[in-house]
Amino acid sequence: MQNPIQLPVVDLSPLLDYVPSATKSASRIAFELQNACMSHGAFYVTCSSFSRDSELKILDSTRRFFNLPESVKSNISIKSGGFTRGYIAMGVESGSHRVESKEALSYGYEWNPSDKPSNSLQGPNEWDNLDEILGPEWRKSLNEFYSQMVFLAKLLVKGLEIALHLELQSYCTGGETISLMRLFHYFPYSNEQNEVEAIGSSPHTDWGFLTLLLQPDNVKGLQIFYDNEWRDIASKPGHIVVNCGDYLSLITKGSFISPLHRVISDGANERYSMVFFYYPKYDAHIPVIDVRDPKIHNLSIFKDQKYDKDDKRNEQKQEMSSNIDGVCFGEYIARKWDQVYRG
Ligand SMILES: O=C(O)CCC(=O)C(=O)O
Ligand SMILES: [Fe+2]
Repeated sequence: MQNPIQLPVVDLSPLLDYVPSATKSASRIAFELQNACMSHGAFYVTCSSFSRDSELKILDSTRRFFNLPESVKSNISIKSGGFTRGYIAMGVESGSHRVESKEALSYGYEWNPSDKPSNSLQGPNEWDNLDEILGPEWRKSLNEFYSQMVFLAKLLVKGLEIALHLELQSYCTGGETISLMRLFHYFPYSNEQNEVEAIGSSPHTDWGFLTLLLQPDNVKGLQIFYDNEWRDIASKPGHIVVNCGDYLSLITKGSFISPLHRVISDGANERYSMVFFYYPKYDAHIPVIDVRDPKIHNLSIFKDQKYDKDDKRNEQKQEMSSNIDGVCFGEYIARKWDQVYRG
């Protein structure tokens, strides 16, 4: 392994029965969370509400989906970059000029098809006839996992509220209806003979509020850029990796770090991960801070991720950031998806 980083570990369990007269242990957890957000922007969490069994269950469901023939998976291919639910085949998405060596299934809140969505990021998931092929329990396990991640994200927000003496719920209420779960299957690659460079996931920061990530199969790949070098984030059974997103970094004026990270291949093994992107609510206002501020300057939310290497990048970046004023998070993110969609 490449010098795995020692990230803080926070046990969220004391927050489960938190009452406003703040128990000592809940306040201590809140303090640990705040420190972790400020020192690395990434940390591991455990919680008595989330077991190793839950992790293995979602790994099994993930593998079963990706093992299906391409013809079945492509029946539920995502239709566009904006409303991103469905299957994403190898090569269809990239956050840079590189080819990302992965396939993915993206889904979210189980929207009732008879309810009218109130914005462009809400709507039914793409399941097609997967219930028949994989059995109804399969979809149930995905939905259960989604609810578990929403629950933990809300618990984290509660912890951060205690720490910051700040009301954060108003940014998040309803965010679970536009948040996304993405199940990933990475293919090993080697760049020796590749004309276009391959990578698992291009270096980026996450756009939302918080990201919760599982890497249950113990294959290395996820790395964080820390102290000017790429460091592995080791897989730890029963632990969830959490990182702050750009939005959380913006509302804390950059004091919470939205860490740069990427996924690479060890050249031999396939890898699975389950990544929950917890977004603020659709109409959350994007705070505009000075875009030249080095603390927020490198956030992916302000970059055009199609052009991460050439000169055009700055031009594009300018264009994106000057377009923010008055634009709400959801509207902006719907546009951002078009930058990474190559279909
Ligand atoms: O799959 C992983 O471990 C991380 C993926 C990631 O960073 C992302 O999709 O934003
Ligand atoms: Fe990410």
